[in-house]
Amino acid sequence: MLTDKLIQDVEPIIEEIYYDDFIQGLIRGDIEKSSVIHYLQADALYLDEFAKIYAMLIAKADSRETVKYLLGQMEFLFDGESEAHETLARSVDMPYEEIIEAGEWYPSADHYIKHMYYNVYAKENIAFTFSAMAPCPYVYKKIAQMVLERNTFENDHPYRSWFEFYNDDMDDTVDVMFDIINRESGNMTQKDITVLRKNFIQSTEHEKRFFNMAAIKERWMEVGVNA
Ligand SMILES: Cc1ncc(CN)c(N)n1
Repeated sequence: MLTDKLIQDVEPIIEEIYYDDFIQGLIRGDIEKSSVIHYLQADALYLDEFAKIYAMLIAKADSRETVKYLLGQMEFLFDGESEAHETLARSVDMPYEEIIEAGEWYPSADHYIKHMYYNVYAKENIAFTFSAMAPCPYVYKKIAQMVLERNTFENDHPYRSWFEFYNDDMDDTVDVMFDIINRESGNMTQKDITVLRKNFIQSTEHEKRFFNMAAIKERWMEVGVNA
């Protein structure tokens, strides 16, 4: 199956994400508050846009089942994932709404979402966009699983429930995306299959950059637009 290859392709990147500063800071529980805030500001914007990409895929879906899946995922993003964000907001002792008010499209998050939009606009088959979107649930599931297998957390660890959320709640999202990628790739040329593989690898690298963006509090260079 193609998705077995995709999983193999990105294994080294996922191992790097595990050892990068953001995830290690969450594991130790001593990540800088400003990094958590930076992450939440970027991620709130990212998830809203991710939901809109699901909406755009509805028009391209070729079965009711896929439409229902896409609608369910939009609802999950708006309701379910806010639980994970609330855990992070609690850890920095600030109301979530106040944190995200100052959100901006920082460079790495900006690049990542545009990678997905390119596939929506340039490619008719939804498998192209799904190959760019699938690392979103896949990487979080995989990282959460690795973290919980390799570490023991006290009950009052501030980020334990963040890892538990992504360990428990990502399977359905990943499975359906993988099913569609496998099914559609069965009728594709080798050249298009290579595009699917590259999309998946690139989005996994975007996930790494997104966490790193928060760790270093990445910003655009300031230029005077009002001068
Ligand atoms: C950037 C990013 N990637 C993935 C996820 C998990 N849905 C997330 N919340 N944010």
